[in-house]
Amino acid sequence: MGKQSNTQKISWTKGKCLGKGSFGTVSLAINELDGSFFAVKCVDLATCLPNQLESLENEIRILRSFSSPFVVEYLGDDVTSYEFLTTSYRNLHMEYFQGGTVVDFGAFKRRLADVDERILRWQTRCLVSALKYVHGQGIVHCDVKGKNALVGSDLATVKLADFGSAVDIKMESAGNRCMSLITPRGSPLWMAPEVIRGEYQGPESDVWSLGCTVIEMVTGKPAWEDQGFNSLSRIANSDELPELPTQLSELGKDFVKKCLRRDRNQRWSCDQLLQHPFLASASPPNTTKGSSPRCVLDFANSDFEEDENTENVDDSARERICKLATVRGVVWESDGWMAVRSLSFLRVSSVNCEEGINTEYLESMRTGLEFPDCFDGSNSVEWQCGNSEDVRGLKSSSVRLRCDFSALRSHGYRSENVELAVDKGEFRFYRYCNLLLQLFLSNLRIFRYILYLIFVLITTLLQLFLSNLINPKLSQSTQA
Ligand SMILES: Nc1ncnc2c1ncn2[C@@H]1O[C@H](COP(=O)(O)OP(=O)(O)OP(=O)(O)O)[C@@H](O)[C@H]1O
Repeated sequence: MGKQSNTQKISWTKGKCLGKGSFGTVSLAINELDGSFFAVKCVDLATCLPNQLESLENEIRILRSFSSPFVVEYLGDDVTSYEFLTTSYRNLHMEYFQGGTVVDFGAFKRRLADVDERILRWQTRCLVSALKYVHGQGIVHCDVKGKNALVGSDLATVKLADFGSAVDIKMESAGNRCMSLITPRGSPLWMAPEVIRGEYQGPESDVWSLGCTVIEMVTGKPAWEDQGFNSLSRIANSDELPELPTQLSELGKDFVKKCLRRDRNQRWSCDQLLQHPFLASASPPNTTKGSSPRCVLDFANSDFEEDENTENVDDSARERICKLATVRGVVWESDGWMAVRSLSFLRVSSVNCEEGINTEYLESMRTGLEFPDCFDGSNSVEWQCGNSEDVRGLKSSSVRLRCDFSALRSHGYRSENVELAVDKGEFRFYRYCNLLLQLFLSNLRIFRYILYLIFVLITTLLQLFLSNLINPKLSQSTQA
């Protein structure tokens, strides 16, 4: 599929959800003109938080400027509107990866046998090559982890994705980054010690996260056990290193150790890592190609919904799509951002949004955490959560709330307490209004009638009340 220019509008249809992250929902999509597939990351402009849109715009800007066989390919971006222009989405179009993430792939291999180190070495090599390219462009990824390494249908293709948290270090003077406290970006359990301490986040920090990712690829779990704040303290301040998987060869262990040096100046660069014997002789696995669907006719379980953006539709493509498409109403992400955030204390792994949430990683590990609120200058916990009053007292933004939650977990509070805090937060009014709007716009006509009746009732009562107030005598004589 050729690159769309970002101004060129294409007609496309959104399909099943591929994954949900903290910054967007990724769905399968089909280009109605040529029947090719792509992945689309969408942010609902009406309900998103400012940092979600910012992150998507950041990713669009960065991916658009990249061209590497190791980085997910940008295919275009647009804004789509539905329901008489009342709902709009900002969309990023990317190449679609059928093989899931390296963690899903690792899990599949683990079910079959012990970890296949040949494939591990090749996939790691692809990731290091990706980071070498990214760093060469003056960008730090800031969120390297298994979930952001996507696997192609041939299993030999592994590309780095999710540049929402990436920073352009060309634009920031190195001096500033080192001297001032930085706002950590990324997923806490993959963060380098210097990042959690708020001191520095550069290419070396991505290499630390890569070391954690290799462990994750072998074990299927994050390199550090999630113990809330304790884990962050251990990563930031102790001399400990994560446990190296016993299944990994000595060569593999040595490679990981080179990534996980606590002193960032001692950590190996991507150039050095590519020369490490663990990667130097890595070769692509022999795989059988051909099972990957290339057009809609090859696709068995298509689950596509109509997009309103239907200019220039090729009739034959449309016919083919209509044969396969389901006619059910569009289920827009009404369970989207706010719902995901209010469930932030469940364990979330975003494999299939429609089948619900299954348990893998804690939401508190995810991108977007900001730690400065939680650490004082000496990097100790700034405050202790002594009782649930602390929770009730919160006027939480998502950022504060997450920090508070981590502290709560280490004190053994139940998650319900924290969910209350979400409701008491400043989102509440906004969320209810949004819910009403979503109901009104949804396909459930009954809600429209009920809301309409309530509206008529209120205006009638208001009219009566006002007429009484303005001219009570007149209304008395009318009653007489
Ligand atoms: N191009 C793609 N092809 C197939 N699946 C994808 C693609 N991009 C993303 N996904 C799926 O969607 C999930 C979420 O995507 P992504 O990590 O980019 O979102 P995010 O909101 O930035 O997440 P995070 O919370 O990690 O920051 C991925 O883990 C992956 O399973």
